[in-house]
Amino acid sequence: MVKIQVALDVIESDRAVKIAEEAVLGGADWIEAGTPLIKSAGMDIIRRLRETFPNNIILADMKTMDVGAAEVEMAAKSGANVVTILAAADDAVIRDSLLSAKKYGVRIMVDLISSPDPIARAKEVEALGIDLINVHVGIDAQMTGESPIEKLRKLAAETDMEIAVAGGLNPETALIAAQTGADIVIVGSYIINSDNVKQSAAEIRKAVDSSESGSIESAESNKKSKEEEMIEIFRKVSTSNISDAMHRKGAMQGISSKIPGKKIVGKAVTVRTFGGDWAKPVEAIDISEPGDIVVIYNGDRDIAMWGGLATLTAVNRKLEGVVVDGAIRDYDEIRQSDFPVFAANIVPNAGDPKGLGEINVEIVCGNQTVNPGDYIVGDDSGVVVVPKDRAYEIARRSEEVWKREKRLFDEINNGKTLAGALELLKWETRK
Ligand SMILES: O=C(CO)[C@H](O)[C@H](O)COP(=O)(O)O
Repeated sequence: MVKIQVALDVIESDRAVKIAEEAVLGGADWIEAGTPLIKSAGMDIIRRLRETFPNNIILADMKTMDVGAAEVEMAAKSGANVVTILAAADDAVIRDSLLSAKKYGVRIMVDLISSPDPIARAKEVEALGIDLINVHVGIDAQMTGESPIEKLRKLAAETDMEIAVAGGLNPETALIAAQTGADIVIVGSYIINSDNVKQSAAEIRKAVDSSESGSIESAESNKKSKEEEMIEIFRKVSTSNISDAMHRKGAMQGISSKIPGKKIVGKAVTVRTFGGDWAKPVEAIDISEPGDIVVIYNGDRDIAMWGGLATLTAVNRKLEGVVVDGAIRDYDEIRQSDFPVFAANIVPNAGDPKGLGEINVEIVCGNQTVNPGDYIVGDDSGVVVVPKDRAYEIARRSEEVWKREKRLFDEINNGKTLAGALELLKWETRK
């Protein structure tokens, strides 16, 4: 039977143990003390997991690169059954780790993370005596869309080693992994950041257990394109999540939703104009595609360059919304239209259609640079700009923020405080 390993990639020990308890109830077999957890809590967390889960396999994700024997001894003596060594480590490290593993009765799992030639390296470590290998795409690499499945497929055809697989797996990809030859399916984020850890672990269990029915093709044919996946994520997460994922960058200043409750997600058609000149903004509507967002810098927040007639045209052209670094007017008509308008100000007086300015050039809007085609997301907290070349990665990272917050909501609903759940006092900056 394919094993499920829950990867405890959190830094707070109490949360880790609680999550592990729920995951085991949902069907997880192996428990991984994730690398961040080990760095935060040391071997004490291995001892604690050993005591709490006397009958489960405990894996210490040491990701050892050097001095393997000592690190294996440390983890083994604390109660681990399996210790990870990086495939990038020297052969000498792997050989010595194996000797230490034999001495202390544990197994070594070699982690192929970031290996330039994972198949060749897997064969080399197999020749050194390794019998447990992890085909792994790390968390940051996952955010750019990398998946471990293709590497798994190639490796499964070439080795007799027991194969673990990790890299952003969810029920759909866990099923594909199990069908493709994985013996151990490692799942972190999907389980540990869920607001119902037990249920998420059970979903993985169900998917993996169903791997003998259903074809790989049918599972793979459900896969969405990157663009579809990204839009779906942006519609789900908030601008606050996206801003967190961008390390607080990307949020426009001084611009807010004028139609509360409306969310927009789309590509920017940019306009730069001056002093209430509304010709270019209105012309931009005509060249936009349905679903686009017209993003305008006007440079004068007291003369309106967008009103009821422009709004009606935008509605008819099926635009997603408009973002105005400047003023709007005809607010009653705009409200009636229900069209999402984000702006800096509302005033009665308009400028003239002189035709000064440009469409689809780099602009600065709400103090943020916006290029044509950048992704714009707006909601009641404001507007964020996501550069198009990093849009998929930012979407994936913001989904992780969203999931983590869902889990925290669950913990607070169950009696924790925010400071308590995050062990804030312990983690305050010390200089
Ligand atoms: O070792 C890890 C990161 O280096 C993770 O534990 C592993 O990738 C599983 O987590 P996820 O499912 O979130 O990818």
